[in-house]
Amino acid sequence: AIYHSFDELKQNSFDFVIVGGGVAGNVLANRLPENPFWSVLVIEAGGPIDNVTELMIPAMAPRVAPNTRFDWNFSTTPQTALNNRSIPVARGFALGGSSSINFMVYTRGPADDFNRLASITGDEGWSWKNILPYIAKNENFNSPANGNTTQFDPSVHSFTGINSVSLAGFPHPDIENRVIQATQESAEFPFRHDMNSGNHLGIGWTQETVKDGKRSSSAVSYLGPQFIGRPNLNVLVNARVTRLLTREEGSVAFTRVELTQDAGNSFQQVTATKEIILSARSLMSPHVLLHSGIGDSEDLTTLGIKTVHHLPSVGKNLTEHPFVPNSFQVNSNNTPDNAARDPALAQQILDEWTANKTGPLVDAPPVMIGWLRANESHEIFDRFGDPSAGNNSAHFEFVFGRLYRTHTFSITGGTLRLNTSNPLDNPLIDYQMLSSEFDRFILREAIRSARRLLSLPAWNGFILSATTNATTDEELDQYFAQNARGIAHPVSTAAMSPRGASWGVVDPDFKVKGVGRLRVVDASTFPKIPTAHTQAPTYILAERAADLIKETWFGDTS
Ligand SMILES: Cc1cc2nc3c(=O)[nH]c(=O)nc-3n(C[C@H](O)[C@H](O)[C@H](O)COP(=O)(O)OP(=O)(O)OC[C@H]3O[C@@H](n4cnc5c(N)ncnc54)[C@H](O)[C@@H]3O)c2cc1C
Repeated sequence: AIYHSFDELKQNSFDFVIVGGGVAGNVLANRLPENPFWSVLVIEAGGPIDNVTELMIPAMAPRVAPNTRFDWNFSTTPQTALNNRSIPVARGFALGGSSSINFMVYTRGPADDFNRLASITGDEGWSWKNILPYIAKNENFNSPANGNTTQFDPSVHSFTGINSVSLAGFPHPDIENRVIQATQESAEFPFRHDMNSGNHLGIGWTQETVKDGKRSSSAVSYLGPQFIGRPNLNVLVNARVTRLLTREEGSVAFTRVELTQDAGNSFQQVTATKEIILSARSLMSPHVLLHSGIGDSEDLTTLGIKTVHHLPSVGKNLTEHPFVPNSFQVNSNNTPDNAARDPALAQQILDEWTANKTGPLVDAPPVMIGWLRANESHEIFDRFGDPSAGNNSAHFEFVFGRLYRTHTFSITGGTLRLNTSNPLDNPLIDYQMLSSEFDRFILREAIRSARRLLSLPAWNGFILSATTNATTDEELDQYFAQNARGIAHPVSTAAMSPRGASWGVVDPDFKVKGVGRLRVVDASTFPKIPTAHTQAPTYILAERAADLIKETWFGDTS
């Protein structure tokens, strides 16, 4: 059941306490109570999502973050390579976490990503071949609002998992037909029938976490009506975890979770008899670890926080995909922007969605997506090597939608640090965005590649003007400095590394190194940023985590 107040809970001790009811947290909230002997508590800082229409309408995604009541409303420290701008850092503040506010794009990433994860961690269980069953447990492919069933390869999809995935239910032929024609006009831009097959290079149709015209967040799917009533599943909302506490002074076994529901006026505690699992995401999981005394002892001492376990990698290696808008005025009255200009039309399509769950509001903004590689003969590859996950992994992505956007993977490592010793204060988030020469090079390549694409005959008469005519390296870098931001995929602040490694925060089974009864399971544990929008990789990761946790406690019914 969902509880709004700590006092409503019938017990204050549970087998598992999960911090954060987002993507990863809700997968565990679903899978662990499959064992009827285990009691599970999820503690979520945000509120429930019932009856919040704007969270359910896919096309409203751009309006629900950043800087709304569904967002944590963080921003970065001034970014040197972005003319010292602080950029917004959107994070879901609601049950479902960021899956309640994200753009719903469903991309697993290339097989290379998972094979690299296996090789970095030394755990073959992470290879593409071995994670396929977890993809199947997560995905439930279904027909979109308009019955479209041809634009995907059924042989690489699952129809039996929990979270719904669908094709676009309201096509935009003006854009789609031109994109497809362009893929036939130049070998530089191959067509990709299904980018979730393990090989994603090329341009193809978007798949999205939508069901029957509505957002399918982890709160809708993994906490759906058939699951939330389980007697051993408890979800406490509007409750913020501040610290984790050890069993007793001097111990490194974490068994108690401290939380507040009134912004720190009072604090409560719950006990986990088996494990605490942090699923608060790349910014808040390290934040909670640091406030609990797990982190770099020098930094903690400076802030007056007592070190329980010295683990220097906590909060380091923060990596985000840089993103620049690259939009064009087009010669068409048939774009997703029309309703923004015409209030009567906006009302008409809202009425259609309300009545039938059809029409332009059934889709998230991206219409088609391209995954492409930069020209590897450039001398920069001699200096930096190729940091991509493999030859079948993209260096940059195009998103064709209401805007035409570009984002790239990043090799820059930033940091998440504490600002003060007060767990309710915001952390210091430093992406170091575009501070690497290689990242700037890739973004320039992406813009130039986009221009080559749009100069193909497919677009004749369609493009009227571009938002930027920046051409030289210097002009483009200045355009990025003024316009780049993150695409809300921060990862790697509690990175997974081989057992016994001198770096990293968790072992390949998510156990926090050097402490007991504590795991981190969320996007913070990817040691490298996935070549994908990060929700599907996080769902997959959490599905495997559930099995690993079950293995640890197999047969334990105490
Ligand atoms: C605006 C936006 C757009 C995005 N678009 C896409 C997209 O189109 N496709 C895609 O694949 N990915 C997208 N993403 C990224 C994707 O949603 C995330 O990768 C994914 O949600 C990460 O899952 P997670 O479990 O690590 O964290 P989350 O899903 O963010 O869950 C973390 C949860 O922990 C809670 N929490 C945090 N701290 C505490 C605390 N101290 N106490 C209690 N609860 C706490 C949070 O409120 C949140 O509910 C987007 C993200 C955003 C923000």
